[in-house]
Amino acid sequence: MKKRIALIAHDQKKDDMVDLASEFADLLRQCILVATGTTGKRLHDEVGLTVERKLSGPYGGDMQIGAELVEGKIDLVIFLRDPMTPQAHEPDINALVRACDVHNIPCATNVTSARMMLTQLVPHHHHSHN
Ligand SMILES: O=C(CO)COP(=O)(O)O
Repeated sequence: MKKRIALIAHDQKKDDMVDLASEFADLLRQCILVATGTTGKRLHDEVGLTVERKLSGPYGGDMQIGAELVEGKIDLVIFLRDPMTPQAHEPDINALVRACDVHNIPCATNVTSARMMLTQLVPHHHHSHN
């Protein structure tokens, strides 16, 4: 089964997310990707990844991803939060991270932990049919 990965980054962390996704592009292309609106657009436009885009975070994108997660549809969350800037939708942000803890889904909130988790991800096996 392909791994389903959620990619989310606050504005101050979007450049880091693009760099991270570029670094792991070969791996991410083998996964099913979902992202919040603006993050997803940048991953598509700048990295060329196929991404299912939800709403932007402040408009409910975190909650849309949280809803999929609690239904068992997300295997890994990479959520590059900005720890320095207050966010209008902070309750949604906390709810998504909490949902990861409730359901024991790995959640990387910074680039170093994201790298470690992506490196550990067992890639999708391509079976040959000869
Ligand atoms: O706000 C976000 C996560 O809380 C991210 O939303 P965008 O990717 O639309 O900027």
